[in-house]
Amino acid sequence: MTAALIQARDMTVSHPGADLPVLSHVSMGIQPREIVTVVGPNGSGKSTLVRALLGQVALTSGRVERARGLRIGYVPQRVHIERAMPMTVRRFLSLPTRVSDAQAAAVLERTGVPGLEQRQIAALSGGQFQRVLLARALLNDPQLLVLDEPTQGLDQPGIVAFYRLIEEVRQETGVAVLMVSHDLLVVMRASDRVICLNGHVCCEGTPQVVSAAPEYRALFGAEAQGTLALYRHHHDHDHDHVEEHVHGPDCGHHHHHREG
Ligand SMILES: Nc1ncnc2c1ncn2[C@@H]1O[C@H](COP(=O)(O)OP(=O)(O)OP(=O)(O)O)[C@@H](O)[C@H]1O
Repeated sequence: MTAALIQARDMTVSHPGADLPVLSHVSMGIQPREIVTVVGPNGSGKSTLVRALLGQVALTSGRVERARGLRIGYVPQRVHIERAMPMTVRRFLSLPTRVSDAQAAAVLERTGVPGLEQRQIAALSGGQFQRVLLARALLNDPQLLVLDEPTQGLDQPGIVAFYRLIEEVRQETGVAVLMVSHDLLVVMRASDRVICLNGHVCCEGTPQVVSAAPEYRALFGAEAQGTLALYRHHHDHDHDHVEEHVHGPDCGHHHHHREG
C-alpha cells in the first residue's frame, strides 16, 4: 500500500469539562487520490475529527501523522460570516494568498463557475458559493482537499452536481478528498471509502460494505435502508461472499452474516 497522506493513530480528543471524549481511539487514514467520506449523527465528532487531523484541535492521546510538506485545501463548515462581507469573488480568491487574474480565471473555470470574478460573494447562489469555496481551496494545488459538509443548503440536484464536480477534480488533479457529509445516498455513490463515526469509528469500508453493516444501519435506521438498496442487486448475485468490514471494539453487535 502507498503511504497515507494523513493518518490518525489511536486518537482521543476530550473537551474540557465534558464527561466523555468527543473522539475515542480513532484510527483512520487517507491514501493519495482517495475520496473518503465521514458520516455520523449530529454531535458524533465529525468536525472535531477533521479539525484534529488538520492540527487545529489538541489531542488527549494518540497522534496524527502527515506526509512531509503535505498541501491541504480546507473548506470549513462555518463560512456564513465570510459570506456576509462585501467582497468580490476575485478578491475572495486572493485571500489569504494573492493569485493572478489568470489563476483566478482558471480555477473558476475548473469548478464550473467561469466568469464570476466581479460578482459580490453575498450575491452568489448557494451552489455558486460552494464552487467558489472549492476554487479557493484548490488554489495551492493541494494533495488533499478537506470539505466539511460542502453541500449544506444545496438542493438534491445541486448536491449531485457538486459530488460529480469533486470526482472530476480528483480525476483531473489526482487530489485526495476527505469530506464530512449528511447526504447518505449521494455519498455512497461518490466515495471510495466511508467512515461511519459515532465518537469512535463504528464501521468503515467501501460504500457497499458500510451500507450493509449493522452499526451503520443501527445509526441511520430507515435512511440506511435506502443506501443498502443501491447495492442489493450486487448482493443478489453474490450470496456467498460478504466482504469484511472493520468495526470498533465497542459497537455491541455480532457479525452473524460473516460467522454463520
Ligand atoms: N470547543 C469545544 N468545546 C466543548 N465541546 C465541544 C467543542 N467543540 C465541539 N464540542 C462538542 O463535541 C461534540 C462533537 O462536535 P462535532 O462538531 O465534532 O460534531 P459533528 O459530528 O461535526 O456534529 P454536526 O453533525 O452537528 O456538525 C458535540 O457534543 C459538541 O458540542
